[in-house]
Amino acid sequence: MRIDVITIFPDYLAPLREALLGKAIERDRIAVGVHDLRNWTHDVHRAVDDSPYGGGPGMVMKPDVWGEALDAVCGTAQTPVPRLVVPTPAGRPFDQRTAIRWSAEPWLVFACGRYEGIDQRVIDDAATRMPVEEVSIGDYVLVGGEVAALVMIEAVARLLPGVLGNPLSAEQDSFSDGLLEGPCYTRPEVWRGHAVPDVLRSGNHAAIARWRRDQALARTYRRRPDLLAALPTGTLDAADRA
Ligand SMILES: Nc1ccccc1-c1cnco1
Repeated sequence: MRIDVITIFPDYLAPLREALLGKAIERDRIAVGVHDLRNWTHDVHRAVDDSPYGGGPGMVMKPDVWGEALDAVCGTAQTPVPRLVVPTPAGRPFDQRTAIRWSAEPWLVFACGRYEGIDQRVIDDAATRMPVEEVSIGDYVLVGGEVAALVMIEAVARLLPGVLGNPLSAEQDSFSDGLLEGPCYTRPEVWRGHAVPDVLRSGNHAAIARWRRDQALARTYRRRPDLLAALPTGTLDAADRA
């Protein structure tokens, strides 16, 4: 997979070069390009924003600068066509299903907006040439799309072959079966008077699997009943309902 990010703060994306993701890049599992939007300005002030038509607070990112940047990064008539992702509070919610879907893409380009957002014509024009998704990582306000891009890139990259040390992790983590993960424990057996649940030290793998499933169901019921309601019919068996 190739991932490109366009931003006015390239250093915000430095964490991509760290840890597992950094190693995956070194091993060419993922190719990452970070591009400074100001490279496509032509005025002495390198302006990327301007006042909003219709008035109101804040500034809007200029279409001409973004248009040139996207032409340069995404290409105008080359294949494969990238999927353009625009982080925005007004976007569709990003979730694990989206991460899984995008992990099959050959090329993602993230357009990180700041201020009040990017002139809508940039998105509308790009959509005539490539698939575009405006996506939110949650109902809160950030200063810009860079942190959202980091979140989404990590969620996607960890699903790619050769990125995670243990591929089983991706299959067994929260949301992989539609439920929240239950509690986890490691040594020591007793810590500050808190003991590890006996079942986890029993060696009875069937009982351990049952206990973990029950913990995941209980936690999901308490914290995210919406996930339970969204489970495909038949996901919960008789033992789950007992
Ligand atoms: N608040 C923001 C401001 C700028 C770009 C993205 C966001 C965002 C994305 N998901 C939630 O918020």
